[in-house]
Amino acid sequence: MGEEVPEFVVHNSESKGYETLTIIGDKVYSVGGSEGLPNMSINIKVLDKQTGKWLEPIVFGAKPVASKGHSSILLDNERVLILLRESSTDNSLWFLEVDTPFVKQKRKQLGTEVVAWSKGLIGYGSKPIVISGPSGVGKGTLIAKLMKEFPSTFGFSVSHTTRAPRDKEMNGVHYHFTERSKMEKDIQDSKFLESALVHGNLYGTSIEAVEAVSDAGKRCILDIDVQGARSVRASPLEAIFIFVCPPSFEELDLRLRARGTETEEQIQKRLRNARAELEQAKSPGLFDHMLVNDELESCYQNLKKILVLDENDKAPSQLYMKSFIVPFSHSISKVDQKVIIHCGTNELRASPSTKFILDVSSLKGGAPGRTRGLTLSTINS
Ligand SMILES: Nc1nc2c(ncn2[C@@H]2O[C@H](COP(=O)(O)OP(=O)(O)O)[C@@H](O)[C@H]2O)c(=O)[nH]1
Ligand SMILES: Nc1ncnc2c1ncn2[C@@H]1O[C@H](COP(=O)(O)OP(=O)(O)O)[C@@H](O)[C@H]1O
Repeated sequence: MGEEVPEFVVHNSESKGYETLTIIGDKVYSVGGSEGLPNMSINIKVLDKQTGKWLEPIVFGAKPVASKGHSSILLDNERVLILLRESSTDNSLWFLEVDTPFVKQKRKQLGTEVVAWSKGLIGYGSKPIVISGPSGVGKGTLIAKLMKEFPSTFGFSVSHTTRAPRDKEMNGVHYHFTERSKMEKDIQDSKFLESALVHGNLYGTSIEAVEAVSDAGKRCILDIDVQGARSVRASPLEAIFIFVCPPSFEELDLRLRARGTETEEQIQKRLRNARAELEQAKSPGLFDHMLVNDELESCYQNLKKILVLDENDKAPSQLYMKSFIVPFSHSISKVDQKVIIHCGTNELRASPSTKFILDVSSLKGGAPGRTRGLTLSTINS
């Protein structure tokens, strides 16, 4: 048999706010917002029952925009499902992670109370793609082709770097060009999914960069080095890892020179590093696919085969259409791995009531990034 999980909704009349409280072990998680204030974010507080003290946790992940209230239900001691009332379809289902592996890792790193938001996605979506390979092998060229052919499917994770911009590179499009001290501080503050020193400069993928792509309903492409790929492998972001190899070192040398974006010294450094990168890429279990970029068009076709892309991927994403709006009046309960959303419990009493069943048995991903794998069905009674 399933279990009913305790849940409380508390209205705070003074501030026109609302708050739900969820008890997990020795802690009480308060999720609160205020009505009518646009773009108000939702606040989290944690009560330590043993000390009786309220703590303000460090909150990771893109936060939901407060709507007309919410309800919440504890799923599995790791996360709380938050349903935002009458919010837009892509803003209605959220997970507040309180003890997932990501939260545990951050809590240990920072030595303080940590929670993380992750937006819920109906269906599986598609895994992010990590593309690595030596400088000049053609990663950027392949990614540009993919984004041009499938503009509504793919989104690029814009990394931060301390290297200087090249002639045609635009800040915020190709990279976020940044000061070293600022980037080091942000890494310290755990704003990065991964970061690495590459060819003498600092590069990194911010959690925000990855979330911006998934929030646009697109499949994220990360162009990162082998160290970065290793860190992402160890993170909760489930991705497909592809390493692009040159047909030969001579050809790599030619391409780097032909690109004409580096000084001789930088070219030499990149070629030296290429040998080490090719060696590291052989680490068992790191890359799922090795692609040789000899003739560009045939390499591109092979990349598309790996990603199982066809004509349907050219159509706009259907992800959001499958989501739904949580009505203002509803109540929720949980039986086994199914969350039942009973709608029309107040003013719609006269009309037939609808129940939505949200199956949470096969969740994937999570902070940093979306939680995929929710399935939704409807019962009219
Ligand atoms: N770890 C990590 N590597 C990155 C990131 N962004 C770019 N890189 C890698 O840094 C290296 C240098 O990139 P870049 O300066 O653009 O030169 P290019 O590879 O010659 O085009 C490449 O191997 C990129 O894949 C990042 O966010 N994290
Ligand atoms: N298959 C290929 N054959 C010949 N030149 C290529 C091929 N792929 C890419 N290039 C060229 O090689 C240079 C380096 O490619 P780029 O995409 O910038 O590499 P990366 O992003 O891996 O550093 C560019 O001038 C690009 O036009």
